[in-house]
Parts: sequence; C-alpha cells; structure tokens
Amino acid sequence: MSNILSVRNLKKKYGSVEAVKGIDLSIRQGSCFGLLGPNGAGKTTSIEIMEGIIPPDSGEILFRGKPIDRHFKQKVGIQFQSTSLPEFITVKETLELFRSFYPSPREMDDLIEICSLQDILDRDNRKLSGGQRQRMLLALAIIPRPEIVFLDEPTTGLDPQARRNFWNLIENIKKENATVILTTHYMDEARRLCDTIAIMDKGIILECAPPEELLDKHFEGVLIRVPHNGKIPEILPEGAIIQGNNLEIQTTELDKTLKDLQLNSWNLMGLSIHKPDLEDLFIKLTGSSLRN
Ligand SMILES: Nc1ncnc2c1ncn2[C@@H]1O[C@H](COP(=O)(O)OP(=O)(O)OP(=O)(O)O)[C@@H](O)[C@H]1O
Repeated sequence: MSNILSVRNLKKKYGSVEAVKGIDLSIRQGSCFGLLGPNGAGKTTSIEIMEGIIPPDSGEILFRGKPIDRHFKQKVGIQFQSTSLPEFITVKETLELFRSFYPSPREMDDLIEICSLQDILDRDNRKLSGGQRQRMLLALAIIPRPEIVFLDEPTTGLDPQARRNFWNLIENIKKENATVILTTHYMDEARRLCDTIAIMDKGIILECAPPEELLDKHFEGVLIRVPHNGKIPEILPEGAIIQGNNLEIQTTELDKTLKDLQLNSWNLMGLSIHKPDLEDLFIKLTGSSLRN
C-alpha cells in the first residue's frame, strides 16, 4: 500500500497560539487513519489544513507524492462537525439536490445502501435524530466518490447504538478502498476502525502507529488499579504510580504484585485488573483522559 497523503513539517499559528508545531504524517491508501487528542490539541486545525480548507503557515501536503493543487478538492469528501442542512425538504430531495452539483455523482441506490437511509428518505431534514443526521451527512460527503473521506468527530453526541451503527457505515466505505481520516474522542471507536492512530497534544504528534503496536511498545503484562482513598504512603509498592484517585501498577507478575500489596497492608477493596487499552495509553502519553 502506498501513501495517499503525506504531511511534512506542518505549522499553524493563530496570533500567539501555536496550534500545530511542525507535524509529519503519512497516510496509506485504503487505510483508516485516526487523529486523537485532548481538547485544543490541534486536531481540527491539522485536519482542515489537510482538507485544503485553511492554509498552513509553512509545511507541505502531498497527495500521491505531489503537492496538493486546486484539483485536490475533487478527490476528497468532508463530513464537518456541524453542517446546516437545507430546511423544508426531505432527505431524498437533499441527496438529489447535492447529486446535481457533480458531473458523475454516486448512484442514489448506492448512497442509500452504504449509509442505511432506506427508512428516512421521505423525512424532512428538520426531523432527523442525531444519528440519522450523521448518516445523511456521510452520504453527502461520499456523493462525489472521493478517494479520501474526512470525518471530524463523526459520532460525538450519538448514543452507543447509533455510534455502533455509524461504525458499520464507515466500514462500508473502507470496503470500497477509500481512505478514511477521522478525529475522535472515543478510544473504542479508534480501536475498532483505525489501522493507524496518531496521538496529538499541544500541537505535536506524540505517537503514530497501528494501535496494537503502540500498546505492545508502551505496556507489558496487566494494569492493576486500587483506589487510594487519599491515603498515599511515602514509599509506594514497586512499579506503582499514583494516577488520579488510584494507585496503578503495571506488572508481568500478577501473583507476586498482589502478594506485595497485601504485605504492605493495602486495602484491596475496589481493586481491578485489566489489559492496558488505548485509554490507558492516552493517559500515559498526555496525562489526561481523552474525554475531559
Ligand atoms: N480560528 C482560530 N482562532 C484562534 N485560535 C484558534 C482558532 N482555531 C483554533 N484555535 C486554537 O488553536 C488550538 C488548537 O485548536 P483545534 O481546534 O485545532 O484543537 P482540537 O484538537 O481540534 O480541539 P477539540 O477537540 O476541542 O475540537 C486551540 O488552542 C484553539 O483555541
């Protein structure tokens, strides 16, 4: 798989705020690439530069190895965080309207199937639920058969079932070999959909690799969490750190660590043991939870 989009030393300032401080990214054709980061990390700025919507102060965006030009906009489909839809017309009428803007739009039947719009075709745009609206916006983004689909926090505000349904639609798009670039605040979403994730904070990329690779690199064994209830001893058990309200220990020797805790008279009420996941990685790298 070759790179469809590459970003080289991208920088962007707003007044004195350095939103993006020289990032490099390579995105493979046909992959799903996730950009994750806490609020204000610089994700939307980076993605809007990649979309060709705002210019960088410096740096380059390469599409298939060549600097992007005015034709690039025809290759991408964008689902924005908030878009107003025409009022007083139905979903079907809206799709027909937007299809008429393009020389060879995607077939109506394809749009309906890929984005599961069968049940809402005759519904007025004003009457759509959050999940239905996102399905509709995704359909609008893929009308021109884009090679790259940008989704900026596509499932924020949706209920868990609607989020899962939306993931199926993104997988439908991946099956068509389009490249998907998304930002998200949800680690389960990134794990389920993304082949590669980049974790961004304060304008820089902290890590960029497949999720499994990152977890293998940063963690060994399991994570034990025990609430400390404000009673933190001066000397912590081996390998332990304080993370918020918990004592956290990463260990490959579970039995020994549990025995050590008991010997140190830790109250083990509320103890949990789990395999480290992306949420843990995120906290380790940025010091904060993704949904703060
Ligand atoms: N148009 C703008 N004018 C001034 N400052 C801006 C502008 N857009 C973004 N910023 C600032 O740039 C920094 C990065 O913002 P950006 O929206 O790219 O972050 P983000 O990671 O997408 O955050 P969120 O998850 O909250 O959407 C923030 O400090 C933000 O306040």
